[in-house]
Amino acid sequence: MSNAGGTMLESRELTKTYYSTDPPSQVLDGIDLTVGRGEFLVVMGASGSGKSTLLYNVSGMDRPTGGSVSLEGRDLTSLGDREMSRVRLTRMGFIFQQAYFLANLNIRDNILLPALKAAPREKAAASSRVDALLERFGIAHVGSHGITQVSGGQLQRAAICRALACEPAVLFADEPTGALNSSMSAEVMDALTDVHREGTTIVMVTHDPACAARGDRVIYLRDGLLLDSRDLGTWSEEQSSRREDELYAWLRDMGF
Ligand SMILES: Nc1ncnc2c1ncn2[C@@H]1O[C@H](COP(=O)(O)OP(=O)(O)OP(=O)(O)O)[C@@H](O)[C@H]1O
Repeated sequence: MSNAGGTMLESRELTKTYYSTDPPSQVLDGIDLTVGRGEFLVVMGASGSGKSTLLYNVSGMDRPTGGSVSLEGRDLTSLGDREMSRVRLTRMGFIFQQAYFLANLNIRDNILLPALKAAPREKAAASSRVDALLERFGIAHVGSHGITQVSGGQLQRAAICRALACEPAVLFADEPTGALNSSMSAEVMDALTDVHREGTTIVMVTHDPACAARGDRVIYLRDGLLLDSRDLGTWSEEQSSRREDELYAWLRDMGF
């Protein structure tokens, strides 16, 4: 694990049981996870193994049933809802399969909105950060477009910009390429690889081994348990196909 910069995110004995089902279903069964500062961690596993639940529970989107989660050494499980919302807004970025933008705002204003909410008095700084992000991810020319006037890949790159606009410590991505074709998916993974190279910690759930191969490390969940973990080292374009082959072989051993 690339943990030279220390620990960014940690869970201990993390459990999650949904009581809305009869009988209640235990979906996470004691997950111990350490994500290093600057690490790109990928979460894989069969459908229903608990990947999204893990992401939601380590990011404060949902409350664990038991165990602890800490971010940058701060215990998140003891925070109240308002404090937790503030941590999510200022220290975490989120990308999902769908971008969930507001239809009445253009792309740029959608990206700007959370940054203004986080620091209302720093509008000029937020605006120039957003413009730099639009440039960096190649979508400055569609900043004034409506959300239905851009491609799926552009929309996901806009979602990455929005997630980065508050300069988060960690970026959580749940199937960020799940709704994209393979060329748009590669476009989005190039953007995430770039974000990782700049030093942002990423935790990404994916079904797609080609996307997973971009990570530094892949963990594999089965029935709410962390079955195994595989270090991949730093991704490079030249080694991508060998890396994918090795990852496929490991995933087959896991029963994927
Ligand atoms: N709010 C909920 N209430 C009850 N059960 C839930 C809830 N959310 C998820 N589950 C159940 O928990 C289990 C794990 O779901 P989760 O979405 O974490 O799995 P996953 O590995 O991300 O699956 P997929 O790859 O299909 O997205 C599933 O059996 C699911 O039906």
